[in-house]
Amino acid sequence: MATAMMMNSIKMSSSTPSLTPPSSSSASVNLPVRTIPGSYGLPLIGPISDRLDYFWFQGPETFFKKRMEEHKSSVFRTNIPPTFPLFVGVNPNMIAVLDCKAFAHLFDMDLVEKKNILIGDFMPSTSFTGNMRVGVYLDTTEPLHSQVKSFAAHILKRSSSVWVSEFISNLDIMWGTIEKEVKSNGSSSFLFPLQKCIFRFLTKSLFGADPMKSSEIGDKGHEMLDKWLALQLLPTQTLGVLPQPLEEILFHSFAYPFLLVSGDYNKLFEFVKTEGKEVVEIGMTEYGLNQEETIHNLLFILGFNAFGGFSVFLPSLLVSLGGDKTGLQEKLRKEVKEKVGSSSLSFSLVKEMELVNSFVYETLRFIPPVPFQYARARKDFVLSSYDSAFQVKKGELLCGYQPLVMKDPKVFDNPETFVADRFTKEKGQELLNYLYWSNGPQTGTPATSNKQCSAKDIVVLTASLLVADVLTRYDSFTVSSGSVTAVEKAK
Ligand code: HEM
Repeated sequence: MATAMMMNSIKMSSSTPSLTPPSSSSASVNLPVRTIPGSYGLPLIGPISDRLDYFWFQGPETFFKKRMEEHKSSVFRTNIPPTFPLFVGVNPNMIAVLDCKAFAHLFDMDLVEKKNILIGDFMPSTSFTGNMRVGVYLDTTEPLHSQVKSFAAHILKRSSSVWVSEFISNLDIMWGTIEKEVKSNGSSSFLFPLQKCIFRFLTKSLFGADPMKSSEIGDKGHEMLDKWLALQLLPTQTLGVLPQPLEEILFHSFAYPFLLVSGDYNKLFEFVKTEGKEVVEIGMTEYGLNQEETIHNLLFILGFNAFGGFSVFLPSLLVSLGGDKTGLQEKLRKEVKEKVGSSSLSFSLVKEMELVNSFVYETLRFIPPVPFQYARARKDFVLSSYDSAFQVKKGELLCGYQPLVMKDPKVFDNPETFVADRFTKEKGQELLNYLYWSNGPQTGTPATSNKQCSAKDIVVLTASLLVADVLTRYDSFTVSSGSVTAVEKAK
């Protein structure tokens, strides 16, 4: 449904908005300080009623939109599941922040902390990560965060010499599989071949570990990570795979135990320990991590951050490219062919493709791969939106919902429309200050002092590379309902 809406609205436009820079520090001067609207309702009843609206009666997007309209405010109090009865000790009370200016407070590490709140107040059991809190759950004030984040930057830099070639050679395999299936069945659901490609290229480039050294890991590694991810995320996700109330009862009422995936996780652990030993050694000797910390952090970066992120983002990109009926594909292909000429694809070449990069940025804006970001007030502070300021108390949890924040009409012109060239030219460059998919502005720099995604730039380049690869490979490429339905090889 969302995909169909997106594809219907893909169009080209040269219009750009006038901007009011959202910065948490330009905060409250001269703005009236209001009480934050909304309430958490009666104990137990309020959280349950919000939970049912969120998962069942409304769904996340309508849930937030309705409350924003009702309170006439993009900042308000609400409950966000998981909650009662079996999530004892999880506090669903949060302050939703739904515009670019209010959301920017989530990046200000003087005002907020990020301890254990990757997916809200609910934190999956640490048994999923070797009984330890891996980097993404650590606040910037915890010394281990710096060690892990610097290590992540190191492995990314180290992988840069093979990243492109590994990606392209795994894409070759993936497209081979898809082409065969389209020929024999008329269509090919590309998610699993794409995930296999992502898993294999990431393990090789990030860890130097060849997944084909173990036929089980090479063939099934992506499925192992899928299950490990699903068990951690289930209590927070709207799936729509079972009719209600079954989904509520079976998926949102209790946390599933690690035991169900421990066998697979241990195999992945042993694989990284053996095949990625050079990288493991770097973590231990250069970043002061012990062997267990190094491997569990590597597995989290691989499985949750990188594989999880790409598995959500790259399909959106292919759907929006292959579903286009506006002539955008031809415009993108023209740019790609002009820039590539007879050269091989490289990051330096895709950096020059202004429209391709803009298309990638717009996909990140239109369907942010990680919809939620959370942050807890480190101290009392005043949070400002455009026309009001709000007193936030130390310890309160802020919940930013990117799909609405990235449609902020004060920043993005025609926010509900997919505008492929939105991020081109000077105005487009300015808009990158408001593109937040990486938990920071696209113009920001990931550092040990913040919680911005370490791979902020390489994710965009990799996505642009995928677009350029498809467009040089095929003269026509069609996706419908999540499957590739036609490909015409480039002449
Ligand atoms: C499309 C792919 C990706 C997406 C959508 C994505 C998104 C994100 C987001 C939203 C966060 C912030 C989470 C939070 O604290 O709220 C994050 C953090 C992080 N990401 Fe990515 N990411 C992607 C790929 C990668 C890759 C390839 C790496 C490989 C190194 C990576 C490494 C990290 C690390 C280490 C952090 C934690 C930063 C910190 O603790 O300071 N990510 N990512």
